[in-house]
Amino acid sequence: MIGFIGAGSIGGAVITGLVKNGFNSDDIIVKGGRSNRTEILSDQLGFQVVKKVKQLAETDIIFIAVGADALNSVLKELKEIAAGKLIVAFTGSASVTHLKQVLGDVKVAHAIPNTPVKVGAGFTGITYSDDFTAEDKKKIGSVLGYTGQLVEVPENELGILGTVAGCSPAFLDVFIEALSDAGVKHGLSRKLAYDAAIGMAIGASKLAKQSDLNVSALKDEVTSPGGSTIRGVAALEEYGFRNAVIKAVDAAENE
Ligand SMILES: NC(=O)C1=CN([C@@H]2O[C@H](COP(=O)(O)OP(=O)(O)OC[C@H]3O[C@@H](n4cnc5c(N)ncnc54)[C@H](OP(=O)(O)O)[C@@H]3O)[C@@H](O)[C@H]2O)C=CC1
Ligand SMILES: O=C(O)[C@@H]1CCC=N1
Repeated sequence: MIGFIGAGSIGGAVITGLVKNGFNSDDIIVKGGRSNRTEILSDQLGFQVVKKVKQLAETDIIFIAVGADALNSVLKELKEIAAGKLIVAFTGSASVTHLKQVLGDVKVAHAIPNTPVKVGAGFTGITYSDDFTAEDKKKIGSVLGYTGQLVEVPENELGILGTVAGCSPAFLDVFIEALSDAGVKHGLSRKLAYDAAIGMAIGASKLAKQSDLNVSALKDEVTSPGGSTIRGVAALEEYGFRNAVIKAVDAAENE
């Protein structure tokens, strides 16, 4: 049995990814917040909703998916039932050290999923406290594995990994939206422009994943000598696209 505290954007995405990819919703209990978001999701997915953190007492693993503002009050309630459980916090500001400080002698992990977990194509970075055994990690993997890739990293890399994989779906969405705007500007219908831009992003990503070539060489394959693509690439460089992406990551990293 697993529990969630919070089922907003990322909590809801992970729960959806689990259930849609075969995890039994009868084995999920969720403590939601003040709105009826959790109940609405429960109507779609069939998991149990509870009102109090202590009602998660029967679970083995608890995922915390609240924002920084609610973290400490949630941890205070969780402390009463946390003994013997594996606790995984998605909250950006939740470090392993802080979780241990508040919860005491409990195995804790800090993970940063991304929204593609919703369709089982997520990329989640995770850092475990030192007392996590191989068996414990396997348990977490057997759950989050339903939502896509799970990669263990030292905590000093979790923040930047969370930005490169966790914030960037929004960056890519902005790119896709802009590409679609350009298609519309040049006469495509909005639907066809979105279909083309999204289809391209899926296909190019799949190719990048499966190919022996790195993305730089894949770009070279598209840029025919004297052709249209290299003119577009030159314009991207002229307008600082590469630097804009790096600056976006810098901005996300620096509060
Ligand atoms: N969005 C993303 O892609 C990612 C987010 N994160 C991190 O996850 C955290 C949450 O982000 P996100 O999901 O976007 O934010 P949301 O605001 O969408 O979700 C937070 C949820 O927490 C619920 N909540 C608040 N207080 C409580 C409580 N006491 N008990 C139970 N539930 C509670 C809220 O419920 P209600 O609204 O009903 O009050 C809300 O639905 C942040 O720290 C963020 O950095 C990490 C990786 C990716
Ligand atoms: O915007 C945020 O703070 C979170 C962290 C990763 C994705 N969303």
